[in-house]
Amino acid sequence: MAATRLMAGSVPVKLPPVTFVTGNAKKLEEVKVILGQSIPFQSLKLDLPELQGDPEDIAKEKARLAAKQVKGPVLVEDTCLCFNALKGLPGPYIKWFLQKLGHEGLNNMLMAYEDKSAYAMCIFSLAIGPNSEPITFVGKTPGKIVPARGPNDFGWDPVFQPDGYEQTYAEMPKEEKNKISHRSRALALVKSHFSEAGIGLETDEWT
Ligand SMILES: O=c1nc[nH]c2c1ncn2[C@H]1C[C@H](O)[C@@H](COP(=O)(O)OP(=O)(O)OP(=O)(O)O)O1
Ligand SMILES: [Mg+2]
Repeated sequence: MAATRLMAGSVPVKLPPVTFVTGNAKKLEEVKVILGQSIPFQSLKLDLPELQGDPEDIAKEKARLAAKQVKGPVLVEDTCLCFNALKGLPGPYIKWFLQKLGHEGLNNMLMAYEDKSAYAMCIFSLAIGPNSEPITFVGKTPGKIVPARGPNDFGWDPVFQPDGYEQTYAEMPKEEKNKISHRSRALALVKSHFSEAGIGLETDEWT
């Protein structure tokens, strides 16, 4: 199996590849493109249960559950869409709001408010094994909620227009979304973590 070489202090440490666990094929597509060859990883399609609560705790708990199943280093992510007028809601519950209300319903939720601003947030959580404390990497992109425009390929992309752009995420070429997205911003932090010589990685977790 291919292994990543990271440095813990001055001792090189061999890591098994990280498993990115998600039930969402579109997320996986983006993560593959954004990470490229920077971090060797494999993926596992699994719909993990999600606790309620603070987005960071949800991501960490997802990582703990994934690490238990995989029995090795895992990366998971939880995505939030936060409406400022609603003090950050739907946040981590956006999946269910989108499923029940659709794009129009998401717009209607903000009808009573002048403030249509929102932010997309991705929280990646890395657990190096079932018994280690997961760490998190947060990426945010500010924007606003607009009536749906563009192809309906991925979640709420058609109703999110990032600040400084005339296009919604859905209307943008993929490369453009990946340059500025909540996901690529969080992954930039994941990449630096890996390149910073394996800081925080405890090797006896999986050996
Ligand atoms: O860049 C994105 N652009 C548009 N929509 C997005 C994006 N990223 C996630 N989404 C959707 C998927 C799901 O409806 C909700 C997040 O919920 P979330 O639990 O994180 O995703 P999920 O359950 O589909 O996959 P997972 O198995 O990784 O938990 O927002
Ligand atoms: Mg989920």
